[in-house]
Amino acid sequence: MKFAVIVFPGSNCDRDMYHAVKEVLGEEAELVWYENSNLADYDGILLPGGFSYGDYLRSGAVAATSTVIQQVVEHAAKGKPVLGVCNGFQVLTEAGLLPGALMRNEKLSFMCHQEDIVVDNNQTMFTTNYLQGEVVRFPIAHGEGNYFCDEETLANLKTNNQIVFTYKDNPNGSVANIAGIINKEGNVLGMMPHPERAVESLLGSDDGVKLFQSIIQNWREAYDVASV
Ligand SMILES: NC(=O)CC[C@H](N)C(=O)O
Repeated sequence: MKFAVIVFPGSNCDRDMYHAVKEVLGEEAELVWYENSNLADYDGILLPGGFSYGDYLRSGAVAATSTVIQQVVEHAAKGKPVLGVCNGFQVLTEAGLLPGALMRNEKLSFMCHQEDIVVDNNQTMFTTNYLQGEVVRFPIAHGEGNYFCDEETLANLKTNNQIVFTYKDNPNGSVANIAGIINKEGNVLGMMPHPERAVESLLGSDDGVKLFQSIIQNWREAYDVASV
């Protein structure tokens, strides 16, 4: 499986994401600068964390208007996996690929620590290697991670099982403790916690490995029958 890690001016978790998929999981991965990129040859798109365009306007708002995101939209429309972490999640909501928005943390301060995260839906291509309800440790590192959506959207998220991760102890004021959601079609996941920073016990947790393993295994089963 070949991953593209999209790099915007201001991305700062791109190397972590690359390290996770390339060096820890051993898959093909490339850092892809947002300009003049061609995503046609990649199987999975990873939108990393950071401060794209200095978080001006709103986090992710400027990056969401870039031409590479049009390619991400096309990639997603084919049912291929897209994972946005932290700033990547913010970009996905700003681009309209996921509903809702990420607001300033309730306490208005940047937060950077490990959190207990509940796997609320292990029936997605990103989470099949977890148990339903499993509690994992992922770091958070954000100032705008307070997920918000209106009541109708929340009801739809619940009805369609689109809430994939929730915080055990909601650190930022997110509606319904939401830490990560998936699109209705099940191939675009956005989450504020960082699984790519939890891939080795040296980092304090390796609970993120199962997320990347899930993507790779499910992709192989769907597209690459020969290597299963
Ligand atoms: N680590 C990150 O991706 C930071 C996300 C974002 N720019 C924020 O502070 O909210």
